[in-house]
Amino acid sequence: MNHLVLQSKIPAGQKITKVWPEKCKARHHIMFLKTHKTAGSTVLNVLYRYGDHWNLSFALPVHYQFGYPSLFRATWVKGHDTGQRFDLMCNHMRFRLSEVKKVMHPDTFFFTILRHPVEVAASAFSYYKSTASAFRNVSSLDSFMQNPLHFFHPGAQGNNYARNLMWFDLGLDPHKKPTQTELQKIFTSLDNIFGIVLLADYFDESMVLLRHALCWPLDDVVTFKLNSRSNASMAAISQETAVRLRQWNSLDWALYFHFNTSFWHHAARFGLARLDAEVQELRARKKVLAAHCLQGSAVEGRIINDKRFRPFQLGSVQILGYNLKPGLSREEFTRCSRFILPELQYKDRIYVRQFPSKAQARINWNHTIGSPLRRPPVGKAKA
Ligand SMILES: Nc1ncnc2c1ncn2[C@@H]1O[C@H](COP(=O)(O)OS(=O)(=O)O)[C@@H](OP(=O)(O)O)[C@H]1O
Repeated sequence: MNHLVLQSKIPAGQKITKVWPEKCKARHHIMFLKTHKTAGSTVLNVLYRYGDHWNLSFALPVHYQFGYPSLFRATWVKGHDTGQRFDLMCNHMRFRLSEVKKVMHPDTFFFTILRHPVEVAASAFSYYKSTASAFRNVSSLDSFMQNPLHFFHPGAQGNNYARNLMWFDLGLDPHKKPTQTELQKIFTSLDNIFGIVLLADYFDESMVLLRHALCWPLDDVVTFKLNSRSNASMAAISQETAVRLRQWNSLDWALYFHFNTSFWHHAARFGLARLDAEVQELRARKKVLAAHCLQGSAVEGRIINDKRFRPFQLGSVQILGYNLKPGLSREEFTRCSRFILPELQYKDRIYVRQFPSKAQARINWNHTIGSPLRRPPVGKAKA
């Protein structure tokens, strides 16, 4: 990623006092703000697996998002009317803290994830090509960035995906350019809400810091990359387009710059050598797990034999998923499948567990996995 011209280490000479707690208690009350195109589906998988394992309750939307792109409302949470507080919340929404607090426990830990704005813009362009009106009539991101205002009309359908997407998802106003003072106030407020802001560009480092913030075992944050585009769906980004994208997404850039700095301060408090060592350990575990569970690397949906593991596809972009190794035992199949189950199918599975009777009528059983995850009968065609 040659356009990532950004400080990613602690400035030379700056001293960081190490204040890392050695003893902790695992957190079970968590809100993850899933921003778009920032590796959120992979983080979601971590939370779904954890909640699934410990039988925690999820604040779930009836469908797959909480009324996005409207600002979140507590009434969109399935079961909110019972007055229940939920353990976990992690589906797409446009963030509104006051409403989130109505359904979550008072001691909820908040976190989110950001990504280099140029990467987000490239990913969003291919994924939302037919959803965002700004992208619909333009052939490439380069062409769009030659004259974005020709295509982009604020507030037009899907255009939240076309400019300052992360800023928008955080519930901030994309139509008003804040002053420096206002910007500082916004950052202070976000710093106070989110216990940690992860970076997709440093995903493994993020998982290590997250697991310490949550006091979870390392194995619980081992993941396979989900929701990635095929190479054929990726176009190289020229330096010129990258510079323009940074200006076009200046609010996202300010956001990323602030949280990139705080991420590395957090990392320094943890200890950079310690972080590196744990990242190596995490990668080693991922390798072992991949060798055990997966048949090769990520592949296009149509090549995935078991339809239940095919990820949702939008437009012409190819979103990849995985095949499990043939011959896994029943227990291994169940365990391995949880790592590769795409977001929508996993949400259905959790929904079925939480609302058994209501779910029966709603779920398309041909494409989802109910409870428990079953291995297809040996010897029968899987497709
Ligand atoms: N582990 C890890 N490390 C780095 N990057 C990762 C990881 N997992 C997912 N991704 C990339 O994140 C992009 C998908 O983001 P989301 O899952 O948030 O998308 S969505 O909004 O839910 O549709 C998508 O980016 P693009 O491939 O550029 O489109 C994924 O490749």
